[in-house]
Amino acid sequence: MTTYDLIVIGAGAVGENVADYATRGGLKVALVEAELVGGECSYWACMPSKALLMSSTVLDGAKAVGGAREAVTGELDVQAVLNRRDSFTSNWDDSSQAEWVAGAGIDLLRGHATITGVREVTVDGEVHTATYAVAAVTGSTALLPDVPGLAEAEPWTSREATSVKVIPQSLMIIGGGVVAAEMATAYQQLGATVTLASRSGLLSGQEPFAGELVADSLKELGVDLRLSTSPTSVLRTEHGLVETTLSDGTVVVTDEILVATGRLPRTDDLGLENVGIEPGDWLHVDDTLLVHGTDWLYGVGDVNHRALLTHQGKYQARAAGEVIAARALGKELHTEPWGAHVATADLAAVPQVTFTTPEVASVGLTADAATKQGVDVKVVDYDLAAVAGSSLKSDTYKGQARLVVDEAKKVIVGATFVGPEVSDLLHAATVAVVAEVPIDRLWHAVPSYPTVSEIWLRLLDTYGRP
Ligand SMILES: Cc1cc2nc3c(=O)[nH]c(=O)nc-3n(C[C@H](O)[C@H](O)[C@H](O)COP(=O)(O)OP(=O)(O)OC[C@H]3O[C@@H](n4cnc5c(N)ncnc54)[C@H](O)[C@@H]3O)c2cc1C
Ligand SMILES: NC(=O)c1ccc[n+]([C@@H]2O[C@H](COP(=O)([O-])OP(=O)(O)OC[C@H]3O[C@@H](n4cnc5c(N)ncnc54)[C@H](O)[C@@H]3O)[C@@H](O)[C@H]2O)c1
Repeated sequence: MTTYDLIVIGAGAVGENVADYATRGGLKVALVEAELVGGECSYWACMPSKALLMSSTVLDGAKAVGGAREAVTGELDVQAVLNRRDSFTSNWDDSSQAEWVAGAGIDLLRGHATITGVREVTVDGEVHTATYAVAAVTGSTALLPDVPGLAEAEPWTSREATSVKVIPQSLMIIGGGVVAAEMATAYQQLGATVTLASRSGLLSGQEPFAGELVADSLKELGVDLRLSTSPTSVLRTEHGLVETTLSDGTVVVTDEILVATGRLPRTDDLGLENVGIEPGDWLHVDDTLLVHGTDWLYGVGDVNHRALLTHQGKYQARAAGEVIAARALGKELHTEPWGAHVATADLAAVPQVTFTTPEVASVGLTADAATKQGVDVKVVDYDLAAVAGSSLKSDTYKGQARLVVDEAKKVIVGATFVGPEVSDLLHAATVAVVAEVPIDRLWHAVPSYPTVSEIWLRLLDTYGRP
């Protein structure tokens, strides 16, 4: 039996950061991993999915600019895209990440961890105890809806879609969220014929114009969009094809089917029942990431369902790692809103980029969500194409921007940009929302000419001078 100050279960991007920040805070930490150190984001999510998309994005960017367009005479090299994706996943070899863990002074325990008692974790039969805390950072897994025949058809989840070796000729995608929209964009551009069936519109938690612009572009790319539809049955035929019957009665036959209908918490086999917590549910935590009803178990990253994003999980990890160390060593706590030991931004300002064509970049509240929260909302819209910087960037620029202003406080509570490569516009909005920069002060933050950031000036102009 080994005793640590803290045992972190799950060495995804988030678990690594909890362990690192607690170690830097002075604790002796073990990090347990059942699969690859680096987790979903490095090997089956963010990095490979963005690598599958990036070459087409760059090619589209060049084709949208006269002079460069004429120089693009070849087709996308699909094998080169897959090879580049493989380099981003280090060919699914985690040795460099394991080296980083050792270098950070953290003990890596390989194996499946089970919580076998309060502050007690068993890894493949070996019992370890934690003097102060255990952090469950076990992430999430793909949700398979209960559709007759679906499980038997051996559908792809995001794991198969991001680690694909040969692009299928045709792909059925079920879902209309971020994974479905990004993978429809990637696969159609990599040469597959894609059909997408979603029971809602696309990107339903975003401003409505985001999903509409992405839907228009997917249709232009050739994706067969079936919105407000869901599968009623699925069959893998004896020839290996997949027949999907949709709620509108149509049948779509494809080589593969990808299910992208949301996530489930990885808490079903964690031993939570041994400490009186319901397994299989998301971990419910306070703003210091401490699981409700305990004084020793933390839930960080996807598993707590606050924001299923790598950057937001890592933000939580910085707070959790430090607060665990501070509590253990009796140091001063900073748990007031926006203090170092709480993840306040999870509730006020979560940034997200959807890497479709066009990209969707948003932070904070949509107009609808703000109104539902009782905010006195003023919505400011502007056509992103009508800015000098965007017309220089692309001869065919299409885009839209929106600010959601809290009229009582005169600050921005939400921002959305939709357009080619708008992802790097987002952080300025995140700073404005988090810092609650007064609108009249924003007039003094002058965007450079001629950049797409001049959209800020146009939006302020539309809102009106103070
Ligand atoms: C296709 C796709 C694309 C995405 N793209 C983006 C993106 O572009 N940007 C972004 O911000 N987010 C993106 N996300 C979301 C992002 O991947 C997750 O938010 C992030 O991976 C969560 O990190 P985590 O450390 O909480 O969990 P994970 O990365 O899932 O790590 C959990 C780790 O715990 C291990 N584990 C689980 N149970 C045990 C156990 N009992 N014992 C030992 N080890 C265990 C697992 O093996 C895993 O390595 C994407 C998600 C998907 C599916
Ligand atoms: N770029 C990024 O930041 C990025 C990329 C990918 C994933 N992610 C994260 O991963 C998480 C999971 O993404 P996701 O797209 O799997 O889930 P999601 O919850 O975002 O979307 C699920 C979609 O599936 C649809 N759906 C559900 N059941 C259905 C059914 N039976 N038939 C048809 N449609 C159905 C829903 O209407 C919804 O559109 C997200 O929360 C996101 O934060 C982030």
